[in-house]
Order: sequence, then structure tokens, then C-alpha cells
Amino acid sequence: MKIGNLVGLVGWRGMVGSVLIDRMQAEGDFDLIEPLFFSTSNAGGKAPALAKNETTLQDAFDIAALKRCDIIISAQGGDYTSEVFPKLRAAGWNGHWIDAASTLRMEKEAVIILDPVNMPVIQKALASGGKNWVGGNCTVSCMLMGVGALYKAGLVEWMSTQTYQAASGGGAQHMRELLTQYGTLNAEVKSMLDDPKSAILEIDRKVIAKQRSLTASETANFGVPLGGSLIPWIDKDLGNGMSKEEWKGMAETNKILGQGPDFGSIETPVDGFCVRVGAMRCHSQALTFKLRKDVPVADIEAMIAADNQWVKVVPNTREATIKDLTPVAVTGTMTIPVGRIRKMAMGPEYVGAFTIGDQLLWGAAEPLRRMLRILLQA
Ligand SMILES: NC(=O)C1=CN([C@@H]2O[C@H](COP(=O)(O)OP(=O)(O)OC[C@H]3O[C@@H](n4cnc5c(N)ncnc54)[C@H](OP(=O)(O)O)[C@@H]3O)[C@@H](O)[C@H]2O)C=CC1
Ligand SMILES: N[C@@H](CC(=O)OP(=O)(O)O)C(=O)O
Repeated sequence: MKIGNLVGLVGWRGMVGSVLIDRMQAEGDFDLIEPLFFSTSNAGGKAPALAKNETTLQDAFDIAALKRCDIIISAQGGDYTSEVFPKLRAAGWNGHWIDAASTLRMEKEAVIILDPVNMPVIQKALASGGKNWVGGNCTVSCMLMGVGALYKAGLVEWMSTQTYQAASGGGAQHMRELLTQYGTLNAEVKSMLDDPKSAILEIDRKVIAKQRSLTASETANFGVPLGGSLIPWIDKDLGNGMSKEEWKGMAETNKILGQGPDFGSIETPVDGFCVRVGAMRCHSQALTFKLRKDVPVADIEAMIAADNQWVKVVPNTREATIKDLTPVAVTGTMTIPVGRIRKMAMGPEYVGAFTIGDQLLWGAAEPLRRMLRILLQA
């Protein structure tokens, strides 16, 4: 039976939600749906101009209102999902739930959606009545958009990833805090910077003194200074030496690919360190692969380049790398560059690569709107 097109939108005015709405407009998704806009804070208010028949904001906690929808897309966050989703299902709602939050990701009935990588997994779940579709962790999704070809070819024995994750992964307030810190540090040494004869070590001394004396309100989101520094821990402490962000690397990569015990197969080991850096909204990562066999670099590049329309192999030269393989080059684009591809000193099966993705696009919003399209075409 064809899926209806009454689509509830929750979280549409947040950072992820706004990127989602922009992309939906750019791709003409609103031509195909009857949108119903929900709010957790302004029920009864005016819905955005994109609303068609229903121009009033619905209460995002009103189960009866939510139940009307054929499909609900939520970018409202994990707390909202935890509170509303179980009540909605308990009330007998049988529609499709598409979510940006991590809450339901590892549930057995949920599929982690990244269709350029795992369309067969999505199609299989759809055919067997799947209704819960969850966007993946931004780092994992961006990585698989870049180097998924190597996994699809069964070439990866294991992968280690060292990430350089942007402030946006923490949310809008984290981005503001980073920029405010940069401004504070600049202001501290502005007069010395303006004087070309001032001593750099004196500037450095003043900067570190300022970083170490930032107030609690200046570090309220990250807990410690990030501007001019980095933080080698993201998300919860799992108590076994691993951060939750690092744990997601292996758990989600395998689930997206439809492999591991739940699928009756073995998992590919994925591990490494996740680090917050002072970038705005692109997650970067250095990857080391142990391949199952020695594959020439040119063949690896060709496989990666042919995998999907967004991936772009960046030649492993200094000039191309500093031009095309940076957060500044990638932000706001759908392109997933993969560069620095080369054999490593450990042996011919060891391959290194570096990849970047806009964590609000492929890392959050884009897989959701693409899932909506898949459902509308089902
Ligand atoms: N940030 C990220 O990188 C990623 C986030 N996610 C998921 O998406 C969820 C949402 O993240 P994000 O978009 O960053 O969260 P935001 O804080 O930007 O938005 C979440 C909600 O906060 C409410 N809100 C309150 N004040 C404002 C304001 N001034 N401007 C806009 N919205 C406001 C809105 O709800 P209302 O309109 O109902 O008041 C909005 O939908 C996360 O919790 C996470 O689960 C997933 C992947 C990446
Ligand atoms: N944890 C990511 C952002 C995020 O929202 O991840 P997840 O969707 O897995 O909770 C980061 O901080 O960069």
C-alpha cells in the first residue's frame, strides 16, 4: 500500500532542522508532501510559509495530533524522542518515524539510514515492515559516504580513525562559544598583533594565560577552552577507557553495513580516537585501513571515486590537499572529499586516507530527507 504524504515536522527551527528544511526546499520535497509543523514551545503559533493547508503550529507533545501523520521527521533531539516515540507507538501509531537523534539507533527494529551506502539494508527492512529510520552518527555517516566503497568490496579487515570534529557537533551554543573564545583571545593580544615588532613569545604567554583563566560562563558548553586548543574526548565516558563517540564508530559502521551478530555475520573492527577541534561544522578524519589484500592505490582511488556522486578523490599532492581537503573548502557543500590516499610504511595492505564531510548535511539532515523520498516512492 502506498504511504500517505501527511508529514509531521518536529525540530524544524533548530540547527539540524533548518539545514533539513533548506535541503528539502532545494530538492522540491515540499511539492510532494502535505507538511504539518510541530513545536515544543509555541503550539498555536504561526507555521512557516511552507505550510499548505494547516498554517498553525501543532503541539509536538500532542499524541493525537502526531498520530494523524503518515510520516514524522524529528530533528528535535534525543530527549524528545525518548519522551514521545514510545507513547506514540503505544497509542497504536503505525506510521514511519524518521529521526536525527541517536536514541533509537541501536534498537533492533531501527535501521540507520544512509542510502547511498546501505540501500539494500533499507529496502530489506521496508519489505519486512520496518517503520523506524534513524540518521547515523555524523562522523560515521561522513566516513562511509567517503570510503564506503572499500567496505562494500569486502576489502576492509579493520580500520582505525582519528577524528577532528567540529564545534557544531555539540550544537549551536557550542559554535557560538568557540567563536566567542577566539574573539576573547584575539582581543587579549590585539595591540601586540598590530605591532609587527612585538615578541611572539610574549603574545603566546598572554594567550595561554587568558585561555587558562577563561570563566565558567566562557566555557559553559565545552567545559574547557576549545579556541586555540583541542579536546580529545567526545560524548559520554563509557568507563572502559572509551568515549561513546569512539564506540559508535564500530557499532554504527557495522549496523549501517548490515553486518555483525544481528545479521548473522562478523563485525569489522573499527576503532580510534575522537577529538574536538576548533572547526565550525565539518568533521574530518584520518583513516588507516588494513586491507585484506594488496590493492594498488590507483585501483583504490578508482573504487572510491565511482561509489557515489558526492565523493571526490583529491589527488595526494600538497597543492590539491590544502585547496580541496579542508573544512573551509567543504562547509555547506554536499561534496565528500577523500584524499591523502597512500600506502603506509607498515606494509602493502596498509592504506591511509583523509576525508571530510559537512556534519550538518551528510552528517545529519541529508539522510533524513532522502529517507522521506524513499518512503514516498515505496
Ligand atoms: N547538532 C548536531 O550536529 C547533530 C544533532 N543531531 C540531533 O539533532 C538534535 C537537534 O540538534 P540541533 O538542531 O543542533 O538542536 P537545536 O538546539 O538547534 O534545536 C532543537 C530545538 O530547540 C528549540 N529551540 C529553542 N530555542 C531555539 C532557538 N533560539 N533557535 C532554534 N531552535 C530553538 C527548537 O524547538 P521548538 O521549535 O519546538 O521550540 C528546536 O527544534 C540533537 O539533539 C541530536 O539528537 C544529530 C546529528 C548531528
Ligand atoms: N556526537 C557528535 C554529534 C551528534 O549529534 O552525534 P550523535 O548523533 O551520534 O549523537 C559530535 O559531537 O560531533
